[in-house]
Amino acid sequence: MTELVVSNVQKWLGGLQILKGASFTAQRGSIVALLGASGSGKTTLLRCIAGLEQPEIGQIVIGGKTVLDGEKKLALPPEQRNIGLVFQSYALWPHRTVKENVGYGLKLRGVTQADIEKRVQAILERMGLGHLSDRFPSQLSGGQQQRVAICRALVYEPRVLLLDEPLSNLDAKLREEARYWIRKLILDLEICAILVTHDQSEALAAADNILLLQDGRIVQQGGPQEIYSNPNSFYSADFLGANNIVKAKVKSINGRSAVIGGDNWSLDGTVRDASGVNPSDDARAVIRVEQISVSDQPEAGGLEMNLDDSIYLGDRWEYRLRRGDFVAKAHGARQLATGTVWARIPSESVWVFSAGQR
Ligand SMILES: Nc1ncnc2c1ncn2[C@@H]1O[C@H](COP(=O)(O)OP(=O)(O)OP(=O)(O)O)[C@@H](O)[C@H]1O
Repeated sequence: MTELVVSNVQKWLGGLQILKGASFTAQRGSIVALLGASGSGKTTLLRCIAGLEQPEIGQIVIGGKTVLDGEKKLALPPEQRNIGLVFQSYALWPHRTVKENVGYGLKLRGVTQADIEKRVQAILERMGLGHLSDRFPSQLSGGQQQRVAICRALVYEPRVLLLDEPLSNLDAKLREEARYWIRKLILDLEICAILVTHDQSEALAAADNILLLQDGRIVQQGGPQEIYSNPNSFYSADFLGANNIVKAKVKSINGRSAVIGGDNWSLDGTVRDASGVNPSDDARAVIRVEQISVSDQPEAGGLEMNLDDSIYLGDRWEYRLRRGDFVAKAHGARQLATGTVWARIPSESVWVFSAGQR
């Protein structure tokens, strides 16, 4: 069931158009990640959904209720939108206990004390915080504070939970755990969550659907696997994954197959630029690091390269490869001696874009 509909949202700030027509829908029991480079408009879009910014153009419908209509000059305040909000900083009140932090908004809305206590205790128990209800935020770890912030948003029983970089203040281990339990929580509660993040692994692991933003536009949307393996632009290809970016000349084109090359090397690739590329164009190829396999034995179809160095990364080795002006990284399970090696790079993994595409 569709919980959130965002249609053609456009927003100007300080005389600049920050959002240039964002449209998407989000379903109950799913997580949508807003992913994109710094300044691409993720937070502004989230704030528009929350009612903290008023877009000049567009419509937003939450749970079947229109909360924004630019044309009709309708803009409901945040408290009438049936949303929960969690900020990066958690924004807990330092002089209120955990249960006061979680229940305060209900008190402002005139909910009876008995009902507040029941609802607050229920959500704290659910998040494993029941025993901490009388503590102050300063007496909690970062991870516990983050859970309290999420409890405070969930206690309203919102239809849509809006999360602005909620994991960025946690250390790497806690962050990985939090991705997992936040996802489970949203699915269990059967609500819908919008997650702003600049961290691709967070979006890939937690979201059902990823919206990739660039300069105030949603330039690609899809499931994590789709967006990772089927990018529609250089920006999308480059934004996700660990990549080799290769500058080259287009030597020949045959349909979507291309031969690219440079100083003393050439590679078969696949054109992924929607506008196409032409022979002798300047091109950029994106090759995911995991798509290159390296052998110290001659391999049919392998590109002979020089291994400049093998670097130990703990769980694997990183190879630094070079041939003329083609420089690349690859991974493997064991250390290889420097010198001549053979790199196998499938042509469907050499994604060719025009050098001019942004
Ligand atoms: N109040 C404002 N006045 C003018 N420009 C603003 C204002 N708020 C944000 N911007 C600009 O809007 C653009 C989008 O900002 P936004 O915070 O939405 O991006 P973001 O994708 O969330 O970035 P980040 O990942 O760095 O938080 C930026 O260029 C920013 O400078």
